[in-house]
Amino acid sequence: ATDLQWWHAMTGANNEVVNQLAKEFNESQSEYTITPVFKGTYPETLNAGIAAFRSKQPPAIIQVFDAGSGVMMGAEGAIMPAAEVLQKGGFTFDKSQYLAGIVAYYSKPDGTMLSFPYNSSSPILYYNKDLFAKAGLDAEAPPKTWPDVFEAAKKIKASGAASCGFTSTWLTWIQTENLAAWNNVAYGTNENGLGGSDVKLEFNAPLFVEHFQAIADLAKDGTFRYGGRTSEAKQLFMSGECAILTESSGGLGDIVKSGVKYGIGQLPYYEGHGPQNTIPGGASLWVFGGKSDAEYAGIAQFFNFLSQTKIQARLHQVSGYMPVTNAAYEDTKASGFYDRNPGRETPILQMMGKAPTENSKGVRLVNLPQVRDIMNEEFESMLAGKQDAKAALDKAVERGNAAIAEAIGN
Ligand SMILES: O=P(O)(O)OC[C@H](O)CO
Repeated sequence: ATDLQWWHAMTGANNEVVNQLAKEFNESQSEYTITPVFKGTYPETLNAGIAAFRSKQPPAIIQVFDAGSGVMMGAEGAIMPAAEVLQKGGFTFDKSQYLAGIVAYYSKPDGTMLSFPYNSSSPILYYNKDLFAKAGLDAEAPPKTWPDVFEAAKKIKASGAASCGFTSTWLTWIQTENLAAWNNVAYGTNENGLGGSDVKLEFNAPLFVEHFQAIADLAKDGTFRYGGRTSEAKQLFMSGECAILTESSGGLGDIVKSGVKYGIGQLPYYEGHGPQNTIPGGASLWVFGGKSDAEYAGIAQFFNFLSQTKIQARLHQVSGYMPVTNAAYEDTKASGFYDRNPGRETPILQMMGKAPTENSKGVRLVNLPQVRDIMNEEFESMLAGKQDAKAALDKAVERGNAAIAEAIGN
């Protein structure tokens, strides 16, 4: 059989899903073998893919996070568009079958689908019902706005219910990129990069400063606890140390397994600004160029396997990632899943509830992973008490703008 390596960044429950899907595909036919290979965090996986491409040893399929989409799109010639891969395998890619917001995010302006949507997510709020009850908060009413979250976090800490009220994974993706979209404020010029690569960052506007100063203030006595740059903070919620977590809907599988009595709320917003719509996160599957026809035929078959309604519906229901096809969404609805599992439709409703504005279509930069690193450095220095939110955001914007100008050759 032709061996097809699938490099990915999935851990825990999501890693089990990857292995299970590869196993089922391999058992369903005998011409191709999909071999999943874990390559570390999302940024590490992308770097491994770039290095492998440079040394002419790229895998067949690589999972690239949202932030890496602009990097991959810029690598003309290095990749084979997903729509073309499917065609090579004798399948037609029918855009209308996929959730609109997701297809748009992974397509070129002319509509060519570049990568195959595998795990799309939306950030949501998880809260620990037992700790809410202990703190005298209503365990059936998750906080709705950011000021509500900060108040609840203070009560949790002050009551001794938990040592930490609130934590968040991805300060970049959730607290900046999605904060902008969900509250309908600009992250940068040029539709946050969807209208063109020449972007001036604008995430040092007053709403961002207010938001990050509130977080920095709560961090002083540990009411907010920082976990790390990617998904690390999920652990602080699963261990019961922190009572509120904002995290990807795709974090659900591990949270279910942790046994914490959790509830789900929508992503908090600021009164007078949001809620608008969230932007898809997670990752998609990219195919490298220069492979043989047999390899492309196998990848096409695997993508076709993944598109089946029953697979998509299961992936969504087990992992918390969004169903990427309309049929999987409709089937899940019709099965009564959302009535039995409150909160599980939240990520989809957040993304699809309103038509996007120029502030909320997404964020696309040719070097978004690098800009996120810069932001993380400034946030970490802020959380360590070395600078206030205004200084952190001003510096991140200035350094980020310089990095973008260099990357696009200005
Ligand atoms: O945890 P995920 O897979 O939903 O990804 C979150 C972010 O979109 C990564 O940039």
